Amino acid sequence: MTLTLDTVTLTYQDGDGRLTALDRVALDVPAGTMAAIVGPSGSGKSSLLAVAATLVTPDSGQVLVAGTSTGELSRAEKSALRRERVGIVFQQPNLLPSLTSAEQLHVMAHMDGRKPRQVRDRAHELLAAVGLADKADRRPHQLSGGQRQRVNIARALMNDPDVLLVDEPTSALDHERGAAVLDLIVRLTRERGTATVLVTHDRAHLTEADQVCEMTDGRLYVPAAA
Ligand SMILES: Nc1ncnc2c1ncn2[C@@H]1O[C@H](COP(=O)(O)OP(=O)(O)OP(=O)(O)O)[C@@H](O)[C@H]1O
Repeated sequence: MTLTLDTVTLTYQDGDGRLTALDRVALDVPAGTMAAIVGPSGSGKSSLLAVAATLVTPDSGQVLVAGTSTGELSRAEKSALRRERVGIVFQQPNLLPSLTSAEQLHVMAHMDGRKPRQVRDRAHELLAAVGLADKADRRPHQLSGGQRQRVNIARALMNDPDVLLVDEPTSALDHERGAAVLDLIVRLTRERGTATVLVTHDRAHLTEADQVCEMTDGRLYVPAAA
């Protein structure tokens, strides 16, 4: 199992009391598979991603990323684990306006001290994998919304993560482009062997997910294995 959440509970302060955002959540996502998390606004989906990304520490329970139990790690160790093992795709691409598609990817890896040639080759390979080989020199305003989201996905894969966390990737896209982006995420999951968690409001296009889990009031309902 490449991503495991074991009985994870997360609460936030809420006035004088506490609000339970995640209530004993359990989830196993094997390498090369995708779990889709669906549920209404406020049900805890973003909290689940934040905990899986080790950005937020749960009150109790365990998060294992690529076999590493994250509970005992220091801040610096968690941040290294995130950089090396976790790719995150946020709802809005957040691309830097002045950089080309290729440069958006380069920035990720230069911080990691890799050789420029390796970085360029990797960026080129990933842009080709997301269907943008011919758009490497374009800046965000020269790309469509769907193309920007593809750059965002390629960027999240730059460090060859074991775990890919994707938050509402289609919310700014029309039906057809949204379906194409989801197909792409599924294909990359299979090809690159990531354990992928996809959060969405929208049940459309989920036929390819290996598990479709329902989130309600902080509880996650995982279908029994087939
Ligand atoms: N930092 C925070 N402090 C206090 N309460 C929070 C915080 N973040 C989220 N919450 C609350 O926790 C609950 C779960 O929120 P979360 O954002 O995880 O849900 P969600 O399913 O992702 O919603 P959406 O689809 O609207 O993004 C909600 O009641 C929310 O108001």
